[in-house]
Amino acid sequence: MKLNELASTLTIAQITGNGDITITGLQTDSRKVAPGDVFICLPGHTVDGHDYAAQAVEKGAVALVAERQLDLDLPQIIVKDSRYAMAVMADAFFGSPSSHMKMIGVTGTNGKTTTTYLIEKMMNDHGVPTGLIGTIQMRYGGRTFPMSGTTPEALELQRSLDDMSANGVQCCVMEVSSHALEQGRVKGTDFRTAVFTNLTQDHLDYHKTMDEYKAAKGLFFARLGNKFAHQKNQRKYAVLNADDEASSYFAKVTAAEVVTYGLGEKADVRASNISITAQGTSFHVDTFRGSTDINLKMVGKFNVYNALAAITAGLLEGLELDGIKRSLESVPGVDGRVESVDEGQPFAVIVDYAHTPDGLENVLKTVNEFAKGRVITVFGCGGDRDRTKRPTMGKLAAKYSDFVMVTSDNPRTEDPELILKDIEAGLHEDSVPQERYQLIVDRREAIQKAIEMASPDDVVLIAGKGHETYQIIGHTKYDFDDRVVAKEAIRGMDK
Ligand SMILES: CC(=O)N[C@H]1[C@@H](OP(=O)(O)OP(=O)(O)OC[C@H]2O[C@@H](n3ccc(=O)[nH]c3=O)[C@H](O)[C@@H]2O)O[C@H](CO)[C@@H](O)[C@@H]1O[C@H](C)C(=O)N[C@@H](C)C(=O)N[C@H](CCC(=O)O)C(=O)O
Ligand SMILES: Nc1ncnc2c1ncn2[C@@H]1O[C@H](COP(=O)(O)OP(=O)(O)OP(=O)(O)O)[C@@H](O)[C@H]1O
Ligand SMILES: N[C@H](CCC[C@H](N)C(=O)O)C(=O)O
Ligand SMILES: [Mg+2]
Repeated sequence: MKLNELASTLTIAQITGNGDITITGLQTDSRKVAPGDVFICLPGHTVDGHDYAAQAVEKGAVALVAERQLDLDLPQIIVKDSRYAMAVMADAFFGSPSSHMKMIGVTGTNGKTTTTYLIEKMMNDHGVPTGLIGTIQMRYGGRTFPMSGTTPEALELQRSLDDMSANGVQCCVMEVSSHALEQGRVKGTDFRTAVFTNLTQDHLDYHKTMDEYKAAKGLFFARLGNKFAHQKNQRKYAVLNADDEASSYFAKVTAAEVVTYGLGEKADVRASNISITAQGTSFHVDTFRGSTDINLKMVGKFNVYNALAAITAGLLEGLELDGIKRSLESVPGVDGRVESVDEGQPFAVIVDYAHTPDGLENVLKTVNEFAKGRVITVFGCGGDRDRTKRPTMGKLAAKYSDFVMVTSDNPRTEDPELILKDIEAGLHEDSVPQERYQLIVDRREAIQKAIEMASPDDVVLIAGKGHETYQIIGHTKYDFDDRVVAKEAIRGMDK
């Protein structure tokens, strides 16, 4: 591609220097620049990419995209907003890959990963080669790729979609985080369906208020839909949770056709007769394409919602309800979500990714439905993340557990002891007696203690890190897997 051509994707952009040069790639990280790349300078949250332009040039960058003219001798495209420019340019550079696939995006505080897994399974089972992008991994065509976050930035995203398209992927289901929406990471991605799971407290360090958080999620729905929506191949759908009050706002801001799911009479796809056991969850579902009974292997009422969201998205893609049922019933569970650790011990050990107040409350309510003995909960809260959720999570853990082991999650750059104290403040507010909880900074030790104190029929819930195979302390990632640590602790019990 010529630099001029790249510049012409934006109306308001000024090119200085020779635009008639060939460019071979786009890059936002100076450390990864290859000869022939255009380096896009992004003003970041921690550093300013403009300060790394010279380093990018040394590594072979042939042009820059910047928000101000830099004192460097190479062609530059000066733009108003380089994040916006990146999204537009990446889409153009890779030939608008999202328009060659059915794009299904899932947003919401909890349930995104689970819902995307369910949709991916249904689509693949129906013979539609489907790619997946989200917290645990990206995967398509039998290959998996590690992820450093939930939603990749625009450049990485378009590059991945292009590779998916080149490998025959026809549908891509991806998680769309509120950070991604706020930062425009999915701008330029042509979604056909936007699914909303729920909105509850999280990320207030970043979005400041629940209203701002809702507005960020709203961007997803506001950008969906166009005047050709009545034409069959152009249809856009907003799949909304009828039981979450934020949905009425999303319905207002979208031009797409709204289809709802939930437990109430008014939902277009509704579940009833829900029954939850330690082995699974069953329910009856009525839809705009028939009714059936579904027996999930996954436990928890919240998974009924995730299944309903997936069923709705599947029906909108034209899948048959019978086939959807078969696919959903064959899913054993999602990595690190209500995952049992079984080493033959006489009590249950469950690892779950609940890291928000709502997630923790839901999983604890589920555990209480089948726990015959005591519930012992091990959990912590991530550092450099929403501090205000810590005391609330402490209160919820105490409300639904017989004993709480407060420990570290990923402390990142915060002092782990202080994070534990923030959680303990919630326990104090609710006057939880000292004998019902313990603070142990070391997560391994906390898990070991919890397992040692378990009696037959108790349930030990280890929440917050789910599938994660690391613990981030400071800036270092250490090997750590709750499931492995729990197994070792169980095996060490008799010694
Ligand atoms: C707050 C936030 O979202 N930050 C993201 C943002 O980082 P940033 O703005 O701080 O970037 P920066 O480090 O200041 O760098 C600015 C620019 O300088 C460049 N640079 C930097 C150093 C250098 O030597 N050379 C160089 O070129 C960088 O490549 C970048 O282009 O852009 C980076 C690159 O795209 C992201 O990796 C980073 O995510 C950080 C790691 C993060 O923790 N994000 C979390 C909060 C997040 O986004 N989470 C959501 C999930 C939430 C949920 O599950 O609900 C997600 O979608 O992952
Ligand atoms: N629909 C739901 N409503 C409330 N809680 C849920 C729901 N689905 C899952 N959970 C809880 O939230 C945890 C995380 O689920 P999941 O990974 O599917 O969510 P996510 O939205 O992808 O999270 P993240 O923001 O980290 O990407 C689960 O382990 C479970 O405890
Ligand atoms: N996507 C979420 C995951 C949190 C997982 C928890 N283990 C933590 O580190 O806080 C976030 O980045 O806020
Ligand atoms: Mg996720």
